[in-house]
Amino acid sequence: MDLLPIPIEDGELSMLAQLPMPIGNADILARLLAETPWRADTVVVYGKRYLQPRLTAWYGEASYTYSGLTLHPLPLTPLLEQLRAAVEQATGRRYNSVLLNYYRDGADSMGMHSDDEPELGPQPVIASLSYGATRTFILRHKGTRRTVKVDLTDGSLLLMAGSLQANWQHGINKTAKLVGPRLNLTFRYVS
Ligand SMILES: O=C(O)CCC(=O)C(=O)O
Ligand SMILES: [Fe+2]
Repeated sequence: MDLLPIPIEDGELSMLAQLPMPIGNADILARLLAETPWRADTVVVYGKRYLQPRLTAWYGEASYTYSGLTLHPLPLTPLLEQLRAAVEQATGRRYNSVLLNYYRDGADSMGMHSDDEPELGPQPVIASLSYGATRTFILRHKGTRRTVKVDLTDGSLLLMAGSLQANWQHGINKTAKLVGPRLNLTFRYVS
């Protein structure tokens, strides 16, 4: 049940195939989908407003600003507290916030970005937990443009650390394949 390192230059990446939890993956997915007050947010990119191609929710203690959007946090629910404890146990790190992303189908996506906001610190530690449909996580090196792909399967935990955010971007492309709903939770420490 140890995190397995994924060899990558200029950053740290590791993965656990299944986060240990006393509740099954399908139940966790169903509860999170039902309990979360999902938002369809607009973001401002180069002065233009766009509807995000996914639904989101932000939980934790601190508000968070990205792409011209300030997210005011909701208090963690008992299930999110349970997931946070399991993720802290598996990774040996602490988190005070979690961003939920709901990809309704293959048309939902996340553009290439780095999670490098100053409030995440110089070497952000981000633990990314996935439930539901498998989607491909793409990393692209900012210098060489080399890409690395990681399939994020149901119940998996991916840990990004060290200089990964400084040197790589990551995202989730749309897919023409028929895929069901996917939920991703990124646990962060915001100060
Ligand atoms: O859905 C994913 O796996 C990626 C989420 C992500 O990159 C983020 O929330 O910053
Ligand atoms: Fe990210």
